[in-house]
Amino acid sequence: MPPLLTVNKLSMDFGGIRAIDKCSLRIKQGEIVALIGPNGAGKTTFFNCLTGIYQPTAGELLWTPPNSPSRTLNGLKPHHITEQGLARTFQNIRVFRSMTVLENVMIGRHCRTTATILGAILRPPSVAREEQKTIATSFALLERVGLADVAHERADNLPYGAQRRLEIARALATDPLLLLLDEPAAGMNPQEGQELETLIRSINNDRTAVLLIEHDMQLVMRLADHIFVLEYGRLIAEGPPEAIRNDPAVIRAYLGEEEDHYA
Ligand SMILES: Nc1ncnc2c1ncn2[C@@H]1O[C@H](COP(=O)(O)OP(=O)(O)OP(=O)(O)O)[C@@H](O)[C@H]1O
Repeated sequence: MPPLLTVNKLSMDFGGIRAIDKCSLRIKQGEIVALIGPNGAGKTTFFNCLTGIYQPTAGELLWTPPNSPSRTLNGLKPHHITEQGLARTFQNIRVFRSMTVLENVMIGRHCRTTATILGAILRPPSVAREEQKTIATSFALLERVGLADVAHERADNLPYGAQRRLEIARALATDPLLLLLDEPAAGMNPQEGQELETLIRSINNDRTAVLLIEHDMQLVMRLADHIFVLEYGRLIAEGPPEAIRNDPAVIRAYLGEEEDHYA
């Protein structure tokens, strides 16, 4: 079976700065892959290229959903990329702060609903039925991430860790084949981190592939099937956790970082 996502020689320049330099990567269906590297290595830029926020300077993004032909993601707008089955969360949380928790997830569902603006105004029974279904699906997702009891709270009333879980629920509402998580454990306490790990495993049990940017190396080593390591925009290593843990180039890249950062 061909990989779900194939990235061929991706490069991204900002003026004279090459933030990503000819990086290639493959993600198979149902795999958990981590993208790690020191600060400024280009990890978030890589996500932004995959999700249509940046148009890469060079390289090819090939998407092959199960039982479907390959298609290119190059040139697609972010919402079209979401429709293809890639969803993401952000390093700096981006929930709709003045909306309720439930409404935040319902917005994620929007790309899988069919109602038009006219339908929303006239509200024929089919639109009302679809909306009920959206509410039920969104509520089920909130139960899954442990936020059902605060469904009607304003999103900005939630503590930090809960807002991160809300972002994951909103991304899941789009029915992704590949979920991209940008530092999901950042700012979480150990118990929240443990719950996050359980949640990522349960998402993956449904055969959703996960691409994870994360600085918590212990979490990465426990979760990832395969790890790619970026340094100054270049891929310096890739492999299973045991190989990456002992790779001299990776250890060198992390020298100067806290020792337990890379335990
Ligand atoms: N919009 C932009 N314009 C100019 N330079 C940028 C832009 N976005 C990123 N960069 C540069 O690209 C490089 C990679 O940044 P990026 O944020 O992707 O790194 P990162 O690995 O995600 O870092 P961190 O772990 O600190 O989040 C940095 O030198 C950064 O300053």
